[in-house]
Formats: sequence, C-alpha cells, structure tokens
Amino acid sequence: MTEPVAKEVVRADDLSIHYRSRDVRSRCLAVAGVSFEVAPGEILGIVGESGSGKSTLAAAIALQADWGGQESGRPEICGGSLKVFGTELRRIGSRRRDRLQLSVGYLAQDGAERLDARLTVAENVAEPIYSRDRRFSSREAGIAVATLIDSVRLPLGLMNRYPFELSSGQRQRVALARSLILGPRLLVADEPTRGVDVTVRTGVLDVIRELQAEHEFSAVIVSSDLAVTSYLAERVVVMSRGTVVGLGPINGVLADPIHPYLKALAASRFDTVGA
Ligand SMILES: Nc1ncnc2c1ncn2[C@@H]1O[C@H](COP(=O)(O)OP(=O)(O)OP(=O)(O)O)[C@@H](O)[C@H]1O
Repeated sequence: MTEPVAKEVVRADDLSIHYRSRDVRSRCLAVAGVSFEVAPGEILGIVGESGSGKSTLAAAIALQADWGGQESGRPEICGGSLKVFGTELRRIGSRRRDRLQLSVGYLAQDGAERLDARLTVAENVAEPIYSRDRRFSSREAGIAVATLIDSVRLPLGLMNRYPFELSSGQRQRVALARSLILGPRLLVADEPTRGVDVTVRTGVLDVIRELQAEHEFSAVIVSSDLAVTSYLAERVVVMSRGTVVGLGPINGVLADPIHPYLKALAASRFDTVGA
C-alpha cells in the first residue's frame, strides 16, 4: 500500500494519550487534546514542566504508542488523531508501523542508558541496520557507522569500545548516532542533553543542528529547559499538565504570558544552555 502524501510531517488534532492499565479507573491521561503540526524541514521544540506529558507525546510521535498488545504501562492514543507523514498512528497495524519506523529516528530520554552493554559502540550504532536486514553488507554498514560517529564528533577510536568505557556525554552522542543511522526523515529527540556535562551540552545541540541542516530532516526536540529548545527550534509547543498552553514562535509565545507556567518560562528565558 502506498503511503499518503502529506503537507505536514506531523499533525496532531485534539490528540489525547493515556497509559494502559487493566484497571480502567487508574488509567492516566497524560496528554489531553493537543493540536499542532511540524512542517517539512522544521525543528519544533516541546517544552514543559516535569510530568506535563512531553515524553509521552514524543514517544507517540516516534511510533512507540498503540502497540505491545494490552500490556500495562504503555501509552495509547485514546482520542483525536496523530498523523506522521500522513499516516494515522491511532490503532496503526504492525506492518505499517514497521515501515514508517524506518523514516523516524528516536532518541529516547534514556537513550544513553538503553545502549546494549554487550555490544561495542560500532555494533550499537549499526544494530538498527541489522535488525532490518541481517545480511546487510558489513563493509557498507561500517562506512555508515564511521561517518556518523565522526559527524557526532566522536573519535573513531571509540568504535570498538564498550558503552561503559565512555563518558555520559559520549554515550549520549552514540545514542544520537544510532537514532540517525537509517537516515530518518524525522528525528524525535527527548532531552538530547540529558546527563551531558554542562561544558559539552552546546556541542551536542550543535551536532543536531548541523546534521539537520545537512540532511534536511524534520525534528521534534523535547526539553524541560527552554534554553535547549530555543537553541534549536524557532517554534515551540509549551505544555502544562497534558495540555498545550503556548504554541508558536518563542518570542510571540512569551511576549505577553498569562498562564503561570508561561510566566515562569518568560522569567527564565535568558538562561543559557546548561546554565
Ligand atoms: N508508564 C507510565 N504509566 C503510567 N503513567 C505514566 C507512565 N509514564 C508517565 N506517566 C504519567 O504520564 C504523565 C506525563 O508523563 P511524561 O513522562 O510524559 O511527562 P514529562 O513532561 O516528559 O516529564 P519529565 O520532564 O519529568 O520527563 C505523568 O503524570 C506521569 O506520571
């Protein structure tokens, strides 16, 4: 089946997401009726206080919702619509999701910790290639991995090391390289500077900015730190308690804040990355 052609890379309309639980009463509505879109080539920031639903939204955009059977603790789209490259993700079938997954890179909040401790850096980065095609040429995979390792400004000498031998900032960049190895058309990065030392935080963001400019992918960057999102994105979605309380260019959103969280953000906006 051919995928629909969409003007927007991501389109959420009155989207609600809850976490599955056998007990219907304890289902938690994490995202409640949000609407926004991401244009081709755009970097959109999602900013909000802790527990406001950012990671849930990011996971849903990165195709992590609506699968895994009736397993508890998984996000599920329970209202409205979420489309990625024109494909509706609500109740998406596994085949379509697998196909779409090839176009969407996901750097999870705990991406650095999710690296497989038994695999080398190079094997971790190459793993998405081999889980798609076990017989993929090892030479071509090696070139692709080395190119990305270099792009995320890691020395090639680290390729044969294991994750535990790296600093947290280096591990985060390995996780970033892994999320980009299939050449996604959309990158979803949840707290890309999490665990990264203040002195190299800007470096990690510069890497994302440069790779995005080079490959022209769209991106959704999630952070509780406005300095991080505004470093990369021109437009932001501001979330509070599962809802959108601000949407648009950062200056406009913070120009005349009424919502208490927007007021707090406006007061903190001149903080620099990692300060
Ligand atoms: N696996 C889960 N099962 C049930 N509820 C969850 C689960 N994960 C998150 N939640 C709840 O969903 C809501 C949104 O959480 P989410 O992690 O999306 O927020 P966040 O804005 O990313 O927070 P943080 O910045 O602290 O990561 C919270 O109320 C949280 O308790």
